[in-house]
Amino acid sequence: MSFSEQYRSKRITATEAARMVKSGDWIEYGFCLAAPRAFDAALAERGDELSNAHIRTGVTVYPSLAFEADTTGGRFTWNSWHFTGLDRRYAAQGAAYYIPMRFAELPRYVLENQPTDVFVTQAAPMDRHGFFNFGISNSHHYGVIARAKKVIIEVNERFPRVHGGHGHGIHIDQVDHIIEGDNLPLAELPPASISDVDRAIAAQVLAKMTDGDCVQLGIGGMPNALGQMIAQSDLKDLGGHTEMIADSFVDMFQAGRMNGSRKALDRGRIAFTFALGTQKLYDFIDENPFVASYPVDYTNSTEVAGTIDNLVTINNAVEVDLFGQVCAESSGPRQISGTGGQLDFVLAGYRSKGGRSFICLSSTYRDKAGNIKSRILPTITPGGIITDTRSTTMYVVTEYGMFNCKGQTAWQRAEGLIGIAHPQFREELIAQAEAMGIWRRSNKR
Ligand SMILES: CC(=O)SCCNC(=O)CCNC(=O)[C@H](O)C(C)(C)COP(=O)(O)OP(=O)(O)OC[C@H]1O[C@@H](n2cnc3c(N)ncnc32)[C@H](O)[C@@H]1OP(=O)(O)O
Ligand SMILES: CCCC(=O)O
Repeated sequence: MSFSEQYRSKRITATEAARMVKSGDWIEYGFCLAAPRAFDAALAERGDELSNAHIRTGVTVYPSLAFEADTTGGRFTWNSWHFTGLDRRYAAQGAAYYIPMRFAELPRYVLENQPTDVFVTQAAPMDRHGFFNFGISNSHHYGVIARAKKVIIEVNERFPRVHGGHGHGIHIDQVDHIIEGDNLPLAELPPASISDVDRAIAAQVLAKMTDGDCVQLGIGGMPNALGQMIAQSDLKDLGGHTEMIADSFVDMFQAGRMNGSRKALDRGRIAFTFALGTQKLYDFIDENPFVASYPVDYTNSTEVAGTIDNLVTINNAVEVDLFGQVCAESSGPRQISGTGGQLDFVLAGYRSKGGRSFICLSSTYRDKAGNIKSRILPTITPGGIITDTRSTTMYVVTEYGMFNCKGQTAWQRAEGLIGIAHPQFREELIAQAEAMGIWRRSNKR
């Protein structure tokens, strides 16, 4: 059978696809931008026919009509590998749960630990070789496809076709059913504006960077702002090896800062596993040989990323404590985001020859009541999740300075980290450090 004959024989409607779901099933949605739209809407129409089914996804960017139809969990539980604002809202409403994940390991989880009944992902239309491309959201898809009982592709003509690497698409032979979706626009996440705090932090990180460094930027406003500042610097020959590609990578390329010419691995290309930004980014990665989409167990593997010389990893955090523990994903036990690839890149940045890992955070945070709180704390807020253990943390940077935790004693860490806290909180932090027995008489106040 030709590819087009196979296509026709596998094509069904979203309603027909949704009817294949049974109560109790585990349904995995494509990661981030690849989550299905028409299928999700059709699943919502199943109403009370379904009970105790489970939707699994990550970095949710589209509201789920299926879950929102009944947030009590009677029809579906919502399970996310990485929380966004939407996941936080779902969790606050009821049956939505975080799935602890170190991102580099995710393909193995779905191969070994989490069965999948139905996998549905958006992808670009089939090409003349019979491939559907989801390189914009490569992640762990190859693993889910290998184990899912049913694989359904929802075609979206707006999807870019992204070069790999590998794992960036699926051949029609492996597809059970095809839905032609509604070709809805991809979600956009515009970069946050650059604040004075971002500028002060970027200035310190930039002072530690040299020509030819290979850059990873984490999720969140601050890493993207730093990327924009790197684009405005005079650095040259930078490389990109990251998990998430965001608009600032386009800025770094277009400003002539990034060409990947000094990378030994994927020379002349930015390696990444998923994209999230604006249409500017989606147009940039479309058919562009400068980018290479890979599964996350390649991009985030410390054995892979750690072999890249001069790897500079820049990630954000919610809190850092005086021991050097980093919480980047929760506020007490309330899940904000996830471990994602942060620990992967903190480890890889240190392993890399000439590498550096930076945890960048504003020294303070304004809570919902408008109170200013220190992000540098005696201990992580009770119930808070440790994303990076103290022995893995390297540089911590605030607008007040930078401290390298590696090799430092408990009292040196207390002194160094209090030294980069907001001045308003330093006396209180010293008193707490004394009470915890990690403040030495000779420490500078
Ligand atoms: C992607 C790669 O290449 S790999 C590695 C990257 N991955 C990671 O670093 C994983 C963990 N990090 C993250 O998820 C992000 O960087 C974050 C969460 C630390 C920051 O992300 P941002 O989108 O910039 O966060 P933002 O400032 O908008 O805050 C998000 C939420 O956290 C809350 N929050 C932020 N800081 C605090 C704090 N100190 N205490 C309590 N809540 C806080 C905010 O109020 C907001 O909640 P709401 O939207 O429900 O009101
Ligand atoms: C899992 C995707 C985002 C991250 O690594 O934080």
